[in-house]
Amino acid sequence: MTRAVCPGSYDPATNGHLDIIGRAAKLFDEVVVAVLINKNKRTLFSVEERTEMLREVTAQWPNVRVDSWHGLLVDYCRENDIKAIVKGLRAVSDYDYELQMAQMNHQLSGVDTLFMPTNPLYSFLASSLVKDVATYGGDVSSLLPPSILHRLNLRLAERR
Ligand SMILES: O=C(O)c1ccc2[nH]nc(Br)c2c1
Repeated sequence: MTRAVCPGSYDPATNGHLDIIGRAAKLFDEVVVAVLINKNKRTLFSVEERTEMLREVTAQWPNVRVDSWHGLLVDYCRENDIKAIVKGLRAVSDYDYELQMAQMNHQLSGVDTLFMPTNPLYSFLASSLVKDVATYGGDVSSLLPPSILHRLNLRLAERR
């Protein structure tokens, strides 16, 4: 049984994230979407909200489950018998940092990272950019699953 992890902040998950997760779900017996807990990072949604939203939008894939973790990703992989880390690459600019992380993670644990080119439709997407655009009233409806778009609009309305 091969298990992979798709780690990230997912604050919130975008259509770009969902594209990577859905494609990984076709390649591995099980995919764990791991939401990063980072106490030092202010997020728009709590870990609980992010995992709940991800569970809603990944329910379509029976071999995908959602979890959260803090600390080293390689420790999470070891504790959960995960053999591969799957990361989306949106552009060359992603590569330097992701290569460094992949080499460090392999050095630490032998866990390999598989890079998946994002669908060109979503290669400009970042959660932070989507939040910024939505904050100023921009239309992000084609960039997020409907349920996450709804939650984002509610959260931004609370903050106005
Ligand atoms: O939303 C982000 O910040 C973000 C970062 C890095 C990423 N790689 N692949 C994807 Br899809 C992706 C999304």
